[in-house]
Amino acid sequence: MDLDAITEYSALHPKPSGLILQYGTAGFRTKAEHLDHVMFRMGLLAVLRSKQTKSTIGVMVTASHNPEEDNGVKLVDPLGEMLAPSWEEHATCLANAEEQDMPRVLMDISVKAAVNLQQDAFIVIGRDTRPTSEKLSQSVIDGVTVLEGQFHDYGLVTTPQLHYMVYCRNTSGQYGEATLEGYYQKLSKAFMELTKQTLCSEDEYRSLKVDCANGIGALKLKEMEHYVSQGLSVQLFNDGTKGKLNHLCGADFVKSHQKPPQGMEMKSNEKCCSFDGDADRIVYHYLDVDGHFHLIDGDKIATLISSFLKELLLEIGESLNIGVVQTAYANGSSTRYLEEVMKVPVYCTKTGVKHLHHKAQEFDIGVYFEANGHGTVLFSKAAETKIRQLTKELEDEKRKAAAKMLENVIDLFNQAAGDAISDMLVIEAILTLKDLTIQQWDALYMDLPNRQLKVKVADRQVISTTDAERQVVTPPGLQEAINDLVKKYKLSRAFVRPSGTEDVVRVYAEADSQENADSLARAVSLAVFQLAGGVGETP
Ligand SMILES: CC(=O)N[C@H]1[C@@H](OP(=O)(O)O)O[C@H](CO)[C@@H](O)[C@@H]1O
Ligand SMILES: [Mg+2]
Repeated sequence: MDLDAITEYSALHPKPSGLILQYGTAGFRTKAEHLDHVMFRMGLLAVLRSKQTKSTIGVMVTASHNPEEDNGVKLVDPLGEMLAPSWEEHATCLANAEEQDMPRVLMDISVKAAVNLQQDAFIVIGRDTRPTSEKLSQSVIDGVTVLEGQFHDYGLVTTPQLHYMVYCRNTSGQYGEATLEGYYQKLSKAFMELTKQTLCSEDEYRSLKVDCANGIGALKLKEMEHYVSQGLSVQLFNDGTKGKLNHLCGADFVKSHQKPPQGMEMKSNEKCCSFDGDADRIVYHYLDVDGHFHLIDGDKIATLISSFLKELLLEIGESLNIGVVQTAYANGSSTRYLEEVMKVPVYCTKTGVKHLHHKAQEFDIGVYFEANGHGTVLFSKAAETKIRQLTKELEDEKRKAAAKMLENVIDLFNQAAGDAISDMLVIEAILTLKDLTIQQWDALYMDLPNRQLKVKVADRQVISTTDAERQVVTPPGLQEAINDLVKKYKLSRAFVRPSGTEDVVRVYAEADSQENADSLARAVSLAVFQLAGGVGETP
């Protein structure tokens, strides 16, 4: 390691002294102007991680659904998954080291993690459409270069596309070809195969309106459109040509405000969906004939997908196990429906896809979705091999066709990360195959009315939780207060946790009516404010 060169280059990306940032739920995220040093240092860290794992590592520059002024960065581990927790700590230490200490901290990490510095390193880089992303990704490249790492800059890509590239490169192309063309080819081939029988029928032409949050999803969907145009006609809105990124549109806005995005023409009963700013989340929605807005979130997506997979498994007669993984934010009705009606086991993990992804890996088929629409389906190696084998061996035509469908579903899902484009194609294929309208899908179960609020406190870390974040441990008295409030309402549930991406405490409540859910959420917010050091206006 050439410490002099590192010191010299680091001075070109100086850390504002005293600034402390945390590698949170989804990497570093804050105002873009505070991130130059973090980007340079994540370039350095990615090289160490690449040397240590002897694999290609990804660096994605994005702040997903955050406002346009923000930016962020996260590292992608060898199989396209989120960075390992011990390296999140290294990332936090390196990002927060004062300028003069940085080279030493870097050395310490390489010693602690037993990095062989002689090993080659290869980094792939991607970025979203934020005005600051190009310059910041250049700072990542500076970090990679000063440690003599090799790199490939994919430029503008969605977050899941970068995860896909990392996965492809570390499996010698077995997962797919590590190019955008390879990604489009793989997904569109699986989609067209899945839906080809239905195209011959007199099915109405399948069309979908997509709110792209004025983000990268618009560019990439435009590139992909012609590959699938025979099976699906998409109409893009909020494509970034006029509106501001994530402003009053996109999956996060639609989910948290429970209302339609601006900038999208919605006629009654038309099937619509929204991506988030880096296209790793998707939610569906429509207006009914009375003009009421209906949201179909990640929970209902997980339900549609798992019921489809369960039917296919039944048809091929294989006893592969399916598990559904959710977080505490999953609507109570969805959990009940999955467990009681569909009879599939449901598990709850902490918020953040890395936790869900990890749990989903325990099953032959692990379906995971956050309520906000971030998720995918993982197939174990054994399950995948079995299914591919059955497509060749089965003689019964019906069973063979079901196995072929499953095989295409495996290829259509992005196994590295939740992916709005891939999930959209899976959902469209299922709706077509099952001849379901968006209203019929929505009618699977009724969501319990719910409300999410945010509370400002002096230090959100005073709140600690257990039981997959459903119970508060500290500060003392807060859980008891929540319990007392919950008892006052029917079908009610509430929990609070510190956000990993914003400086707030999140409050979630559900109850038998919207009025009650709102009132419970307000009462719990007040308890947080009073018992956990609220600042500013009383909720
Ligand atoms: C309630 C909620 O939607 N929380 C989101 C949000 O995390 P917080 O830790 O709640 O800020 O951003 C994460 C990253 O995108 C996402 O994984 C998670 O689901
Ligand atoms: Mg996102």
